[in-house]
Amino acid sequence: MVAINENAEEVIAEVPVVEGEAVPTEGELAPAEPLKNSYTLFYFNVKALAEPLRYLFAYGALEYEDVRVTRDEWPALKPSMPMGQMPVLEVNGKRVHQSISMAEFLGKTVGLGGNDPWEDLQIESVVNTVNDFRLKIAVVTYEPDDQIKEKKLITLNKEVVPFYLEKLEQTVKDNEGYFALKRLTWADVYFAGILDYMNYMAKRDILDVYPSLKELVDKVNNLEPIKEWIAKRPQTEV
Ligand SMILES: N[C@@H](CCC(=O)N[C@@H](CS)C(=O)NCC(=O)O)C(=O)O
Repeated sequence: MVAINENAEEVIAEVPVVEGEAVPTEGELAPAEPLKNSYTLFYFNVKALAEPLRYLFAYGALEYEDVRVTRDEWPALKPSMPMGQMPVLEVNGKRVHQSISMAEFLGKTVGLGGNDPWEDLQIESVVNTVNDFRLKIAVVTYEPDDQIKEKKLITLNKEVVPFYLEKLEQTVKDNEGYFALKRLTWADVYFAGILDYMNYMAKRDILDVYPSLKELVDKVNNLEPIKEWIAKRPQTEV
């Protein structure tokens, strides 16, 4: 079920015996297994921007440390993060930031990337569209002035949500139930992972009248390793 590409460090290469090539005899050292990457994910104790990354870790059965920083711990930790924000992914001791770039890295690591730059572009353009949409919802949610917020909320629900979701719904229909390439890619996992946060910000189920999108999210959430992650993950409101 879990497709892992040949670059994934989890895969222990099966070396085929090629005629004419020397085969290690007894006593000779067998080829070393590729080293496993060590991963630590730093974020707050919420799903939000880190959940797509946690979904991808689960999908690829990659071991990682899921560090959940408390509000009290954050001020002391903030200066040690590349841009003073989280999520941050530490790979073999090196810290990187930007959740979408990290999702792309993990997506490719677990075999959910494109097969060439053109295919990668199909995936990335959907993810960036989902991110534009998320930011438009966030602008309303975090508006401090109540009167302005009320007005923005009307535009959000009447115009912004239908604009993005009608287009994304059509994209899924055009791709036989997926966001890109007519197969599962990290764009699908990204969307399923970020959806709870978007629903939380919009204060409703934004997919209520978008059956293809809903079906896609259900399909991702029902992939065995992701289903297991959802069942065991810390319960948080956001
Ligand atoms: N573009 C960044 C945004 C990161 C971001 O906004 N992080 C927020 C939490 S969601 C944060 O660290 N806030 C705490 C702070 O800025 O001190 C990404 O996608 O990773």
